[in-house]
Amino acid sequence: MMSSDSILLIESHVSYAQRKAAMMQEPRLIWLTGLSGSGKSTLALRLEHYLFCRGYKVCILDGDNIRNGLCNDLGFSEEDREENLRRVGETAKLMLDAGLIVIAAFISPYEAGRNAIRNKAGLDRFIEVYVNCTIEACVNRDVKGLYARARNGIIPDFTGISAPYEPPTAPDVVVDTVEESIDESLLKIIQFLESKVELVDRVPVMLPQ
Ligand SMILES: Nc1ncnc2c1ncn2[C@@H]1O[C@H](COP(=O)(O)OS(=O)(=O)O)[C@@H](OP(=O)(O)O)[C@H]1O
Ligand SMILES: Nc1ncnc2c1ncn2[C@@H]1O[C@H](COP(=O)(O)OP(=O)(O)O)[C@@H](O)[C@H]1O
Repeated sequence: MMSSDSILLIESHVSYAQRKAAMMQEPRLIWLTGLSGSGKSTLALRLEHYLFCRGYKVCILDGDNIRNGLCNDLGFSEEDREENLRRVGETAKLMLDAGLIVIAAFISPYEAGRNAIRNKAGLDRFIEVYVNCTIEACVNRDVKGLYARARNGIIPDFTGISAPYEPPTAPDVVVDTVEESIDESLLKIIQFLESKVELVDRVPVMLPQ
């Protein structure tokens, strides 16, 4: 690795304030954390669609997709999860600084890792959503058939089965995907966003569902 004293940072000629003005929005990182099968991707996709249709510049970073590309060299040991989230945090910061609203869906099982991302993003730009779902419900859903394989020992270090998950201690929003419908959980997130960021309708984009 090259030492940082041999790297000179370049500074953009476009300021953050100019970018926000051009994008007509306050960049935010909406971070969804929870067990596999808890509902992170479902809610991320619905939230992105909702915000996009209201004219916001928004995009998703999702564990499954990131692990297929940027982080396809990483596994699920504690160190690899830490590196996965370090890269995601750096990527999210670039996107925030470019003016985007970023929705991130990662198990992100360690409080320390989530706090590192909050600090990287900036405290006022980070919104933590705890997608709360019991392990029993996740196992019953077994959306991808991974829990059955984890319980048989075929997949090691599986969160909730053979690897830890530390629930957030002070999340901004908690959704309970055992008790709530998808619409109810989505509404909770949107209501929190509206209490923090003025969601003004701009040019709406009509998309088929
Ligand atoms: N061992 C193990 N533990 C947990 N998850 C596993 C594992 N192996 C594969 N998968 C699949 O990887 C997805 C989670 O990736 P993440 O990048 O979100 O994980 S982490 O934040 O680094 O912990 C996760 O996606 P979701 O089910 O959408 O959460 C799984 O499909
Ligand atoms: N309130 C809810 N919010 C999100 N998903 C829900 C909810 N209630 C039930 N589900 C279901 O739970 C499953 C969650 O799967 P998924 O979004 O892939 O989870 P994850 O991305 O956390 O692995 C989906 O089948 C979804 O329809």
